[in-house]
Amino acid sequence: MVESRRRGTVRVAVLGCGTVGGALVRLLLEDPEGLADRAGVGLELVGVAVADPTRDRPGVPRALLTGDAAQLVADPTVEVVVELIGGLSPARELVEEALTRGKAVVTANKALVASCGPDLAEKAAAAGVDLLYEAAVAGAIPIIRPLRESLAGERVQRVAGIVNGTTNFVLTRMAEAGEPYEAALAEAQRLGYAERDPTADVGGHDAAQKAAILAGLAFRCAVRDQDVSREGIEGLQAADVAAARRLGFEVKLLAVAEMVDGGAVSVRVHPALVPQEHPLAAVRGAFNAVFVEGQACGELMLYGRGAGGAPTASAVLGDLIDAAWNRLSGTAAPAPVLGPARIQPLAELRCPFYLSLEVADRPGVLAAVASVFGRHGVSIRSMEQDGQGDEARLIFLTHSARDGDVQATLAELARLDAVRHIGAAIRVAGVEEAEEPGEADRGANRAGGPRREGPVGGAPRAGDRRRARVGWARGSE
Ligand SMILES: NC(=O)c1ccc[n+]([C@@H]2O[C@H](COP(=O)([O-])OP(=O)(O)OC[C@H]3O[C@@H](n4cnc5c(N)ncnc54)[C@H](O)[C@@H]3O)[C@@H](O)[C@H]2O)c1
Ligand SMILES: N[C@@H](CCO)C(=O)O
Ligand code: NA
Repeated sequence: MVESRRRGTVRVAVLGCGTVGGALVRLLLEDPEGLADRAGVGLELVGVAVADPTRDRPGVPRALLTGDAAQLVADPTVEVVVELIGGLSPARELVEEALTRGKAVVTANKALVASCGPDLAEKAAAAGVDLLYEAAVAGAIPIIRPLRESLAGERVQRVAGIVNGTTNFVLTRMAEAGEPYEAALAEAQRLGYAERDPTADVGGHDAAQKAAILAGLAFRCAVRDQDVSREGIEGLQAADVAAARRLGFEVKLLAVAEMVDGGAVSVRVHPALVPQEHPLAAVRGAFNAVFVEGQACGELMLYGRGAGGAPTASAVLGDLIDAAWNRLSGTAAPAPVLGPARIQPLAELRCPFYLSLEVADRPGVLAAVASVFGRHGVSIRSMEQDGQGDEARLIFLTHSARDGDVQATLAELARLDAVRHIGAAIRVAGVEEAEEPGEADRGANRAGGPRREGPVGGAPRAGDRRRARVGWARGSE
């Protein structure tokens, strides 16, 4: 390609040279001419801020390294700052300083964007510069730009994603190899997917940060990580993953943001039973995918690698090129105006549940258990017994029920002598509202007594449904 095809050259500073920063620096330095030709703009790396500038970093010239990130940000010749340190401090101060100085910022920092993204976006807008963070959600998968730009006019109804590779790897091993949770997690750590302290992954914190970012963009409102209801995958048993499979579902940790009745937003992270025929059920191992439902666009799914140095650096590089182009054109990417968010409390969510109970195997137990469901207005769709004697487990699928009522049911069940342990309570995705029982049906169940809807093993399967969809909201079709 010829130089004249390039718009110009932009000077770039990178803060942090770990997994992602190191991969980005390699992408910038390995073939700068080829990159400039592909991008249509030159990217000149003027400095890399690191914690320890005395340490050797293969492929990174010493002359570029500095231990003083603030000084690099303050360098008047730097036009775009790429923040890849992670965490809140000093990342936040450095990003704010860059924006205040009129520099564009690219970051992969989901913790930062989920906790103060709306404030940073205001600062960027005031300065007329870019704040881009494609890599903060689902790594290499383009999802931030599609939500911000391609779907800008769309009435998005729901975004549901598998946005944490570690937990999806663990759940896949539990489902396919029947491995216990602890063994699957140890394997994820051995392969380098999980953090050394994997609490942020398995506890759903990482996914909750991503859910907040997705919800804010999808519904154009300011959602922060503390607005997200969160449950992780700790304590999930392989027996429940196997039972869910027999019923036609895969267990996935989902990040969900959806518009519910009255314009409120439900935003949450929790394990969910996903019908096997839904595209999200086929996302295996450490892969990520985000499923979007909009009024005009219908259903979209974006799939790929959500973590790792090179895939994440690829998304950072795309943003960097965008920021460089905008810089040279004297413009910035469109930043959606965020209104206040009205968050639906989790207790008000309505969805079906999978419940498993370890119980005493004796006459009258089922009747006692079923009457608790009835008292709280939770309608049983199917029940099967797994094992006998001391091994007896009851597995229920409920009809769509208010989350708060299901939690009250579980609290009362836990107090029953016959219930030794609540094994699992997992929300079910993908039930058509048309399948809801009529009021008469519900009344019959409330009156008490088990409502067996099929023999053991004869529970309705996900595949019985006309169409598998990941959704819970009423009236959103
Ligand atoms: N690793 C992934 O797969 C992945 C995926 C998506 C997003 N991200 C995000 O990318 C960012 C970077 O993640 P990472 O995995 O590369 O982390 P990392 O820990 O490998 O790298 C961060 C680097 O920043 C350095 N650092 C700390 N304080 C510094 C300072 N004051 N000045 C300069 N350098 C400093 C650390 O020494 C470390 O080398 C995080 O926000 C993370 O959430 C990572
Ligand atoms: N720990 C995260 C990295 C990407 O944010 C994961 O497992 O997906
Ligand atoms: Na992404």
